[in-house]
Amino acid sequence: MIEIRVPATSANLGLGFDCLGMALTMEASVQFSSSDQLIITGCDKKYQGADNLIYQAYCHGMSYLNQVALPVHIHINSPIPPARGLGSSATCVVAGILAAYGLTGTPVNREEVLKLATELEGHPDNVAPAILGGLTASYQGEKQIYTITYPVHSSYRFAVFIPDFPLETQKARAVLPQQIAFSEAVSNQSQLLCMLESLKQGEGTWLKEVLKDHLHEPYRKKLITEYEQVKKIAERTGAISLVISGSGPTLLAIYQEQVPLAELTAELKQLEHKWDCQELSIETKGAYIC
Ligand SMILES: Nc1ncnc2c1ncn2[C@@H]1O[C@H](COP(=O)(O)OP(=O)(O)O)[C@@H](O)[C@H]1O
Ligand SMILES: N[C@@H](CCOP(=O)(O)O)C(=O)O
Repeated sequence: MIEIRVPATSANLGLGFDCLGMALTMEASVQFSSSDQLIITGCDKKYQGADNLIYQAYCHGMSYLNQVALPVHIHINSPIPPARGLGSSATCVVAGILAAYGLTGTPVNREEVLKLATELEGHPDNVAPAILGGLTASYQGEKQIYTITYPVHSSYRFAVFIPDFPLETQKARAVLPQQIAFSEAVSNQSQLLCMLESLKQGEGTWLKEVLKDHLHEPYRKKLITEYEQVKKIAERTGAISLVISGSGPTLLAIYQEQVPLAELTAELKQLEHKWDCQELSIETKGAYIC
């Protein structure tokens, strides 16, 4: 039996659509043991068939390693809610691919794993931090994925607000425009550069000013019921900024020094959608085989 652990991730961080992502201290554990047939436990019944993403990723990894994908028993123990914008699909993909390495005794090559995972996930922003940990920026080149890990100043604190309704990434991508104005693209890239430096230097005042995305958030916030109310709560409680985590509906608030958890919980309780509020830190190790 082997166990794979993979952190949740918050992709985009507002301005870094499809390229930025941050690993968080919320971790999925997936166990693989040999079996005479495919068995999947620890998840909703609708994910227990051969189309399970972890199993598909395991098969993809096995095929890359030129090995036969023998039947396995996959047991999932994950606090990461599916379709909430916390990279649950990336954890499945990374766990399955790492299992192929682990079960065949192949030394893990993280660059290869990142390439295989991006092939399945379609974009590298979640899988890169899930594999490497930290805050990463990635570019999907023709032959390889280029990834840089960025430093984040220790004064920043992160809170996630998770509502009780799902939003599939596919649905949240379908509302994005085919084209945007040239001026908006220019603005986004200038803001992104300033944002990365503000995150590094602990320049909260700058971060507050520059963290205003034009590429996806204006279109997606309409899909997130109570977005405006949660934004007001974040502002009232001193958040520097509030961004959509991944494709939503979870929202990620950035504070400096302290997250007022009790106040947030009391305020969020007044809303209809039972938003769960958790303070999370940046996870720095990335996925591993236990
Ligand atoms: N615990 C789990 N067990 C099985 N499959 C899961 C689990 N969590 C997520 N998934 C897979 O990931 C998909 C959700 O992916 P996606 O819509 O991209 O949302 P997210 O923002 O959570 O990554 C689910 O439809 C399912 O295929
Ligand atoms: N860049 C992607 C990120 C999706 O992240 P997820 O956690 O919602 O799967 C997007 O914005 O579509």
